[in-house]
Amino acid sequence: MTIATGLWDDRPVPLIELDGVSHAYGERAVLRDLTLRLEEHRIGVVGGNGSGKSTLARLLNGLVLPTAGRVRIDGLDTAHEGHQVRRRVGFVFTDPDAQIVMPTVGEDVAFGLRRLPRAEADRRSREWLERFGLADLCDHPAHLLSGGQKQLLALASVLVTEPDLLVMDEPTTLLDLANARHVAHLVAELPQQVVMVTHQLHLLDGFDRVLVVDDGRIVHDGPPADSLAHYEALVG
Ligand SMILES: Nc1ncnc2c1ncn2[C@@H]1O[C@H](COP(=O)(O)OP(=O)(O)OP(=O)(O)O)[C@@H](O)[C@H]1O
Repeated sequence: MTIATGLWDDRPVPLIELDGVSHAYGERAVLRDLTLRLEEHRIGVVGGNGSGKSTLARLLNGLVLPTAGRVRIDGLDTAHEGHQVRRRVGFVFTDPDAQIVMPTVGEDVAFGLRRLPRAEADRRSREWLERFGLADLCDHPAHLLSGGQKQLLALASVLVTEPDLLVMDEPTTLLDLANARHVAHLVAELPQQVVMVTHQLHLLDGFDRVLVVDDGRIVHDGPPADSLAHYEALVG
């Protein structure tokens, strides 16, 4: 099912459903019986180190599969329809080295567009490199970029594929203040649904809904001010 909100260029927002979801790494239970329905445009996830946020994020594109329960994106089950899910869900890792796959900056951005006609792929790649201030580095070896530039490249390489849902796991940790602001601004303007895990709470200003995770459970779920107050009380 797809919810059309009438906002944000009328772009439909995928419905994310978690139904009795638990996850364990071996014997270690990390997420415990989560049932959630997420249909807002901007969803934040906060919580202490090791509380299960990254695992929750990775469930959304099938990178991690639940050990119990089901995760569905617009009705697509991540366990059985992972390929289709990943075509709709872009994922930005904390560590950009985990997702930079091509030798040069330009080739990396174009990688996700390799099935498009060349001219169209070139046009879209150029557009996103420019938005991220990377156009002058198009022929530069990707592995020689600074940490922050790599983080921008990783973001551009995902956004160029125009996913319906963008899941971001601490996407600004390596960025300086100017670039962190630039990314926050870009994210605010995106028509897509965004789920962002972050410790940088100001990035969640203007979000619709923020989940607070503690020890594998959602202990609070509400608008940013409410949830952040709850989180602060929790860490006390
Ligand atoms: N691949 C893995 N194998 C085994 N244990 C893991 C694995 N990934 C995460 N864990 C464990 O699962 C727990 C939750 O990890 P997760 O990365 O989801 O937490 P987090 O809330 O994102 O933490 P942080 O804020 O520190 O990034 C941690 O105790 C972690 O050590």
